[in-house]
Amino acid sequence: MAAPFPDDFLWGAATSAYQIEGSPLADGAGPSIWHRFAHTPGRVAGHDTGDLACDHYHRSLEDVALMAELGLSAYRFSLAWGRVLPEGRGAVNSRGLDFYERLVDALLEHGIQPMATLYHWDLPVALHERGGWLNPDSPHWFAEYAGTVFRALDDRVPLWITLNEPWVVTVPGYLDGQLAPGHRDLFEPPRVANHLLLAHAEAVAAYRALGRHRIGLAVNLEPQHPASPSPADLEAARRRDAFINRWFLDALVFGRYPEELADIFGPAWPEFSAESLAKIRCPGDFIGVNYYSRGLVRAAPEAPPLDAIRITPTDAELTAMDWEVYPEGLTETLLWLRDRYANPPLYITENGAAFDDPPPRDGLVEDPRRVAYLRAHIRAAATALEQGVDLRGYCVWSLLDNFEWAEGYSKRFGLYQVDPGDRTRRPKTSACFYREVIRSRGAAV
Ligand SMILES: OC[C@H]1NNC[C@@H](O)[C@@H]1O
Ligand SMILES: [Ca+2]
Repeated sequence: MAAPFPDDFLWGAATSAYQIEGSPLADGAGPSIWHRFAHTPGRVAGHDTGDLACDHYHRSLEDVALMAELGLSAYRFSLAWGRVLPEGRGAVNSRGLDFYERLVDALLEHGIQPMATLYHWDLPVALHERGGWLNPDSPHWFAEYAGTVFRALDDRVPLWITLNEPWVVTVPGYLDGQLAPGHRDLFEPPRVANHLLLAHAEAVAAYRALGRHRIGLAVNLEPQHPASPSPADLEAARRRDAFINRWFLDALVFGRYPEELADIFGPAWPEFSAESLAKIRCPGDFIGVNYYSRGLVRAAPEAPPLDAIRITPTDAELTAMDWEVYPEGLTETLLWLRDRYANPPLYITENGAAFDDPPPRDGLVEDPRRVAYLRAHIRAAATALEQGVDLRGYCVWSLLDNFEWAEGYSKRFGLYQVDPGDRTRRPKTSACFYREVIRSRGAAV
C-alpha cells in the first residue's frame, strides 16, 4: 500500500513530566499535586511515586539519543509548572527552565521538532492550596506561567499544547476522585472544566501576543457505541459521547456546552453567562487527539450522574488496561472531527497500548501485541488521511515505560522498557517496528 503520509508528516513519541522525570523537588522545583497524591497512602498501586520514575531529569540527553535512533521527527513532552514557577506564580526558577532549554536544544540538534505541553496534570501545590482549578483566578495563573515559558522557549518550540486531556483533569480529578487532587464532588467538575477552558483561552491569547508558531489543546476522545440497540443503551451512548467527546470541543469550537451536560449535572450545572461562554470559544491552531479505544456503553441507573457505564467486551482483544483494541475507532474519531468541526488541522498526540511485556532477551524485549496494535492504528490513521482528514502527525504513547498514574509502574506503554532496578532503557520490537515505519514514511505498516 502506497502510504498516504506526506513527507512533512510528523512521526513522534510522547511523554509527560511527572511520569518520566523523577527528581520532583530538585534544583528549587516546587511540589505538584501529583507529588502529594502519590505520597498519600492508598492512592497509587504498589505505593509507587514519581520520585525517581525513569530518572529522565538526569538522563534527558541519553533519551534524546534514543529518539534520534528511532528517527523521530517530533517529540511531545510536558513541562512541570512547579520547576518553572515553584510557587505556581511569581518568582521564576531559572534552573527549572534550564532543564527544558537543554532538552529543547538537544532535540533541535538531532532535527527533532519539540512539541511542548504546558500542563499535563501536575498543578503546583502552592496553587492548589489557593483553590487550584476551582479558583476563578486559575486561568490568570496559567496564562502567567504560559507567558513565562513562551518567552523562554518560543524561539525554539514550533508546536504548543496548552492542556493535556482537560476531561481527565476534571472527571477523575474532581468527580470520581481516582486522580489528583482526588476530589469526589458533583458541583466542582463543571466549574473546574470552565476554568480549564478559560485558562486555555488566556494562554492562547498570551501566545498570540508573542508567539510565532502553532498552539492547540489535546483531548482524549473515545467513540461511544451502545452495547445493545435498546433505546436506553442508545441514549446512554449519546450521553457519554457528550460527556467525554463533546464537552470541551463544543465549548472550544462553538462557544457552547452540549445540552446533555445540564441534564447530567442537574442542579450542579451552573448558569454560564453569554460573556463567559464567548471567552471559552477558542479553537486554536489544531486539535491534539489522544486515542486509545472505544467505549461500549450500557444504560446504568445505578451509576449517577451519567447513568451510563462503559463495559468490557468479552469477545474482544484487551490491553493490560482492559481497553478494547479497536483501531476502527481511530478512523471514526478522525472523520467525526473532520465533519463536526469543519476539518481542523489534527495531530494524534497520543496512541499506544499497555501489555505485560516479557523480560529482555539479548537486550531486546519481544512485544508482538504492541507491534500489532501500532500497525493497526497507523493504518487506521492512513485510512482517515485518504478520506481528507487534515492529519499532520502521530505520536506513540509512550517513548518509555513510565509512571501510569494510579496504576503506578505496573502498566507499561513504552517503546523502550525501563529496568525497574537501574532504569536502563532497552528497546522493544515495537521500537524497531516504529523505526521502520518512520524510515519508510508509513509504507512499512
Ligand atoms: O493512559 C495512558 C495515557 N493516557 N493519556 C494521558 C497519559 O498521561 C497516560 O499515561
Ligand atoms: Ca528547577
